[in-house]
Amino acid sequence: MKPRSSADLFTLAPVIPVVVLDDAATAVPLARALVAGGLPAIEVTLRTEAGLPAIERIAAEVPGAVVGAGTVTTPAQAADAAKAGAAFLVSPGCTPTLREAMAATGLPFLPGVATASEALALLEAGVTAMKFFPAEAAGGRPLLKSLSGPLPQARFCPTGGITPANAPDYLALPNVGCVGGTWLTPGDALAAGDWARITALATEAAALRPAG
Ligand SMILES: O=C(O)C(=O)C[C@H](O)[C@H](O)COP(=O)(O)O
Repeated sequence: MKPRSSADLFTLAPVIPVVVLDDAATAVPLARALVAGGLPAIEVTLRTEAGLPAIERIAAEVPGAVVGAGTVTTPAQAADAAKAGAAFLVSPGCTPTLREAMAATGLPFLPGVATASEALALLEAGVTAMKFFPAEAAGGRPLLKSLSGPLPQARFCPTGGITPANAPDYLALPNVGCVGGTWLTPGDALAAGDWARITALATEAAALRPAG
């Protein structure tokens, strides 16, 4: 299912794997391994040159995947990611310029925030689904819990320092839609093409909460 709204991204799975690829050739088997484990939404960061071609390949060759672009920091990257076939966009922080560029693609997006003022600026613009980054460093679960009082309409995907151990506590918060993290795609498993290990990690993560 392609997400139509940003809130739809929260319904696909409890975890969005954040993927940093050095070689776009690994993108398709990696995406298949994650989907096989029950994690269809995949955020491929634009931190590496391989990011855009990886998005292109996954979008074209893995029908069960919902591939998005992460680390979107400029309007040009938002447009490029949309052109490559991204189904959603994620940014580590946000400015009005970046928000407008992401909105202009027509794709669902999760702009990054770390404070009440940043969340308020997005709420003023009608954006209620956000990435909370860097989650652990910025205050973690206590900060999110504190925001749920005054800003109950804001919902978050905490990312940055999330692990299988702390993910359940985040997912238990009323203002957390899903969490994100890189732990599903360890560098050594990627290098070795150990797709079975990645499917096993995805399966564990998918069980953190029933989808929907
Ligand atoms: O580049 C970005 O915009 C990001 O998306 C940053 C990632 O969310 C974090 O790097 C997650 O990393 P872990 O803490 O290893 O799970």
